[in-house]
Amino acid sequence: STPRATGSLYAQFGETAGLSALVDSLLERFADDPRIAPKFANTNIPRFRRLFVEHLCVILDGPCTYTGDDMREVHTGLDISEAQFNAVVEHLIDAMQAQDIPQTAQNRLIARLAPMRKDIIYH
Ligand code: HEM
Repeated sequence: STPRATGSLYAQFGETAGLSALVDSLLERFADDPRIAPKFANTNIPRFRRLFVEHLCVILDGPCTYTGDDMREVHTGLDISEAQFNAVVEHLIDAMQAQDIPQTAQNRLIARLAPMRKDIIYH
């Protein structure tokens, strides 16, 4: 479905189909980025893809259930720097831009992800 500037936040991201396309675009950007790709060397990518879509869906108030682990647990020991966190956010913005997600909807997602920073960076 095509993202539109009206409807719920989840609808503005094109619902599950839109989120799946967004995450595919994000994964391509990660694979091409030497700051990010090595972190995913031992990751089951189809599983990550499914869980990341679920997680975004919940954050966007969509009708989904997140079945993965909590953010702090998942990222513990991955040694993720602030620069790597920022790089991921930039790739997300580029991916949303490429999918024509309305700007206000983009801003709302970023605002909801920002507080997770402390659970993801180094620990
Ligand atoms: C707000 C930012 C982020 C969010 C919302 C997020 C979300 C997620 C989610 C939902 C999963 C799957 C959870 C699970 O396996 O149970 C995951 C896994 C993962 N994330 Fe993140 N993440 C973020 C930032 C980052 C950053 C900056 C990096 C590294 C540069 C990163 C690296 C990873 C890796 C490597 C995995 C897979 C771990 C494994 O294979 O078990 N994440 N993330």
